[in-house]
Amino acid sequence: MSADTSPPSPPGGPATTTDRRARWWTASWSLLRDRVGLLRLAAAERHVSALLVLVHLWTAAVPALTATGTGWLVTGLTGAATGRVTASEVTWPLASLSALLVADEILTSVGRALEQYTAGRVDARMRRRVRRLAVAPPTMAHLEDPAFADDAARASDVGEGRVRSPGTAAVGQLRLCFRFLGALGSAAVVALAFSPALAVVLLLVCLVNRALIRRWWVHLADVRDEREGMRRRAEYWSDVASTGPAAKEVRLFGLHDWVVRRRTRELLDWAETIWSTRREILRQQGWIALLAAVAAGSALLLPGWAAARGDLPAGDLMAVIVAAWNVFQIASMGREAFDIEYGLGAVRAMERLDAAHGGTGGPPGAGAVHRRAGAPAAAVERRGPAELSAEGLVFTYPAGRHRIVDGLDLTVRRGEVLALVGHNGAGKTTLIKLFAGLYLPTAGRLRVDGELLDEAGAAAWRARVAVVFQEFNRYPLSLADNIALSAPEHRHDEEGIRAAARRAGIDTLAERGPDGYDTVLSADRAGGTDLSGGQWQRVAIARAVFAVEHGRDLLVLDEPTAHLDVHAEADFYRRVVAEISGATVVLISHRLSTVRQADRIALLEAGRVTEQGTHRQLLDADGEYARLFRLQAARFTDTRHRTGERGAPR
Ligand SMILES: Nc1ncnc2c1ncn2[C@@H]1O[C@H](COP(=O)(O)OP(=O)(O)OP(=O)(O)O)[C@@H](O)[C@H]1O
Repeated sequence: MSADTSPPSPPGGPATTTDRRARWWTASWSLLRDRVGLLRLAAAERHVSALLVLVHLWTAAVPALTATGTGWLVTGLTGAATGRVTASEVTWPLASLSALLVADEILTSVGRALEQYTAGRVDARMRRRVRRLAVAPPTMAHLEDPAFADDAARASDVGEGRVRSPGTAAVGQLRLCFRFLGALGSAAVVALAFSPALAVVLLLVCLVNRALIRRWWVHLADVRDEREGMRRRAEYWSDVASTGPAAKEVRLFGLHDWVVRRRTRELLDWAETIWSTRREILRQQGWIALLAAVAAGSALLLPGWAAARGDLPAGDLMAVIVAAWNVFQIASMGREAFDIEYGLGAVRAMERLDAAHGGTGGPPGAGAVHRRAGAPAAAVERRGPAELSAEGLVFTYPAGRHRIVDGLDLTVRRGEVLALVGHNGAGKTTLIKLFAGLYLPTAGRLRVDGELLDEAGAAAWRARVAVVFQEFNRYPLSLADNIALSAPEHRHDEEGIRAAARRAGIDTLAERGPDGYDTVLSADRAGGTDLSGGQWQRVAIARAVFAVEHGRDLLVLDEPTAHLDVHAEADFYRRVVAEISGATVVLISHRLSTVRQADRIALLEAGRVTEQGTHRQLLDADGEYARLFRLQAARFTDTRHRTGERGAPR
């Protein structure tokens, strides 16, 4: 893949001087704002950053002190050599320089530890903010937006950022400020010991050199940011190659080499764009460094000539050379400069997330408090079985182009059991996500208990809904915790947990488990155990039952018997669905033997309800539902005949 590696030129033809000046001011202002933003990130960690400032103050003083001490030592040495001072007078500057070096060594180590600690805390805070933003919007649409995923990955520093992160950028910015202060101190030594003009020239040459180099590194950071999606894709394949859930298929199908090749190709595509930019940078940087070295080296000839003429004592000459050397250090981009450029991307990503997803717009690090829509309600107030009505409901996924729900009209009556059936992809799961308030309709109206469900009401409504999803979560927690997670404020209700487990048929699991309900459901925890697919599904059912018992007014079951054996499936309706009181139930299933017992059945085709009624009514209507039912019944009868069983379903 080829990549444009040069810094972007302004769009729209040659710019006028006024344009250029305006752009320069805008860029400088935004640079200053970003840098101050980084400092504020570090400053939010008050106590530790105060200590860090003290250490850095010392570090900033060291270059000027070293230059002065060296000059002092050389003065002593030359004096001793010519017999003008006693050799013992050399001891003081030597001892001072040694003490300086020892103190510097100790404080540098302390500074490094403080920086690591501060960076870790800043990173953790950024991750917390991203998590809050992820759960703040009332629906889930943002989670399917690639821009959100990229910015969230960038801001919370997952993956590569473990080396460079917002935290390392923040402490790097702090360190850089004091490096500049140190350079100013060294320039002051040059000015005092020899010439203010030379000090100013040295500083200017170094700053211009730095600005030129920085321009290229900023470009590299931009290239990285633009390619974040590529890196995320490559990381996905890394995870598939090395992590648990996909490992079974990868081994069984012998996919390992294919996955590694795929990952390598994606990674190389991404890396090539970065490397080509880096190569260009190194070429440009070589020229810039050479020019700067020539300019600064020539400037240093001046004190040399002055010393040769006898106008500058040897001690002062050494102080000037050491100080000038220290000033040179800021010409090059130190480690912190790369940390900063990288981390600025994270800070900007955070700002974009804040702006787009309900941030306060406050400064990064100010610890903006967001509404925690994803947080469980303290206690759900039972309002009685819910009634839902959809009128002309339309829904298109954020990343999709087609209407998945397409002008659907349907009422789910208070307290009834409504079954949704239909072919794969008909839109059943999508519809229940709308019913559960996880997405808002693209058009049409959805009412809950007669009230229009909008963004403002979605979170409150979700607190009244319990769902068993097709892809339910498997928490590596105890059996009791797995059940009570749907109403954690009732975790103490041990009898309720047991009752839910009995209804879902997993009470025997607790009896057999080594620690009863405290058995951890994870094979990689000491004393823990894993469950079969069907057992996990029963845990998910128990979780939903527990939620309904604690006040949820709508229970949604999406393929709740998909993993269950024949006996459990036959038992499911009687033990779970028929026992629900005080909640409306929406049940999705392809197993029409389960569905037929529902109060009403709605058939979905291409995002619309095409048939509805009781099982009997639908059979009498002899439409698509009747055809599907006969098809399943025929298979069932056929199997029974072959296995010698008697009877056929009605
Ligand atoms: N997050 C998504 N983004 C874009 N399209 C999606 C998304 N989720 C589902 N779809 C599309 O929506 C359509 C309906 O999917 P849905 O899961 O609602 O069907 P379903 O009726 O529940 O199917 P099944 O019986 O197989 O579970 C499918 O064509 C699918 O490709």
